[in-house]
Amino acid sequence: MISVDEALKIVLEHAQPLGAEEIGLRECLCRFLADDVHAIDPLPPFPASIKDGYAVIAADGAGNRLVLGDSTAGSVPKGVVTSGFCVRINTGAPLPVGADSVVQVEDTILVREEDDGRTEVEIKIMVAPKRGQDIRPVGSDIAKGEKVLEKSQKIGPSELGILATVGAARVTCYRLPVVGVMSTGNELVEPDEALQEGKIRDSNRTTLIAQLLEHGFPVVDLGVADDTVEALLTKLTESLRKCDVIVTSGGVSMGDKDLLKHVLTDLNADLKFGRVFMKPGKPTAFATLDEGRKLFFGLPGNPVSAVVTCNLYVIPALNKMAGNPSPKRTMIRARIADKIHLDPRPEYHRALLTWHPDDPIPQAISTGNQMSSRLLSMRTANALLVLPPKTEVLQTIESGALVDAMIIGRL
Ligand SMILES: Nc1nc2c(c(=O)[nH]1)N[C@H]1C(S)=C(S)[C@@H](COP(=O)(O)OP(=O)(O)OC[C@H]3O[C@@H](n4cnc5c(N)ncnc54)[C@H](O)[C@@H]3O)O[C@H]1N2
Ligand code: MOO
Repeated sequence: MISVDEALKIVLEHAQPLGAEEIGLRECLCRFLADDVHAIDPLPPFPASIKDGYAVIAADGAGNRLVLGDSTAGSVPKGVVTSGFCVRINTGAPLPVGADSVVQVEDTILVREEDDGRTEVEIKIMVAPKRGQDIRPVGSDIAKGEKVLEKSQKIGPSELGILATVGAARVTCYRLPVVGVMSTGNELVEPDEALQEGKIRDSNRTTLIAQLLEHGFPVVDLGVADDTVEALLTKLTESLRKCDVIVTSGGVSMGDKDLLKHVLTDLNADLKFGRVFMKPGKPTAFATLDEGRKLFFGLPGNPVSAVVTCNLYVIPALNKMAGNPSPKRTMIRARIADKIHLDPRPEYHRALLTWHPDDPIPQAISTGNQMSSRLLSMRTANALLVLPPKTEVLQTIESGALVDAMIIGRL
C-alpha cells in the first residue's frame, strides 16, 4: 500500500495538459489559456471624458464659455474648441479637437439657453480647470500591444470581458478532458426503479457526474456494467474511443466479483497502483491506457469512498490535463469543534467549516458517523479534514486542535 501523497504524485506525473484548440469567446469560461493574449488596439482608442460636463481649454481659467454643441458616447464630435468656447460632453465620449480639459457639470452653472429650453448657449465655470483633468488618455486602460492575459491563466467572467474588449473573438485554450463515468455491479438499478431483493440504487454515477460537471469538465455517462469480464471489457473498450479519462466505481476490492483489475490486464493497461493507505478509499486503482494517452481511475464502490477519492485524485488530474498550473486542491487550517477518534488509517474526515467574526480560523464540525457506505456523511460537507492514523500514543484529536482541511465545496 502506498501513501496518499505518493499516489497523488503518480497521478499528477501521468496527467499531462492536453493539446490546445481555438474556440469561440463565449465557450472559454473556466478554461485555461494556451497562449498569451495581446491588445491589438489601445483602450480607450480616443481621449475620453471621465465625467459628464464640458470640454474646455484649461488656460482659459474659470469664467464664462459659449457652448458649441455636444459630444456623446459613440459619436464623433463636430467642431473645434477655441478660446472662450466649450463643448457639452458625456462620460466616455471622445474629447473634441482643441479641448484639453473636462469640467464636471457640478462645477458649472447655466448662464443662458435657447428659447426651446434644451439648447445651452452659455455656461460659467466656477473652478479653474487643470490641463488633462477628467480625461482618460489614449491607451490609459490598455496600451496597444500590451499583454492583457498570460498563458495558463484561468478564464473567469472578468477575463472573458478582457478578451471581449481586445476583440479576441477566437481564443486558444487547452482542451478539456472528456471524462467517462461508469458504475459497476449486478446489484445496481437506476434511481427511478423499484428495489427488488438484493438490489440498491446506483448513486455513485449521479454523484460523480455532478462533481465533475461542477468543476467544468465534460462528462459522458457510460451507464452500469455488470460484474462479468465480458461486460466490463466491451464497455471499457467502447468508452476508450470517446473519452480521455475513465472513472469507474466498484469492483476493485478483494471479492470474487471484483474483476476490474483483471480486465485492466486484458486491456494492456499499465496499473500504477491498486491500494492506498487511507480511509475511505483503500482499494483505489489508477492505470494508464493506450500508451499513456488515457487515464483510468477505478474508484471504490462505497459511495463515500468514491466521492472522496474523486476529490483527491480525479479532480487534480483533470485540472492538470485542462492546463491548470496549480492542479492540487486548496488546503487551509481548521479548528476541530469536538473531539474526534482516530482511525488506524489516515482519515479524510468529512466536515463543515464555518467562520466566526472574531476568529480567522474556521471551526470544523464533523458530519458524524464516517462509515464509507454512509453518503449522509457527505451531506453539507465543504471540507475533508486530513487526520493522522491512530497510534498507541495518539488515539484522538481534541476539541480546539488545528488540522489541515481540504476544501471540497463552496464556502
Ligand atoms: N476482504 C476485503 N474486503 C474488502 C476490502 C478489503 O481490503 N478486503 N476493502 C473494503 C473497502 S475499504 C472498500 S472501500 C470496499 C470497496 O469495494 P469495491 O470497490 O470492490 O466495491 P464493491 O464491492 O463493488 O462495492 C462496495 C459497496 O458499495 C456499493 N456500491 C457499489 N457501487 C455503487 C454505486 N454505483 N452506487 C451506490 N452504491 C454502490 C456496493 O453495493 C457495496 O455495498 O471493499 C471493502 N471490502
Ligand atoms: O477504504 Mo474503504 O473506502 O474504507 O471503505
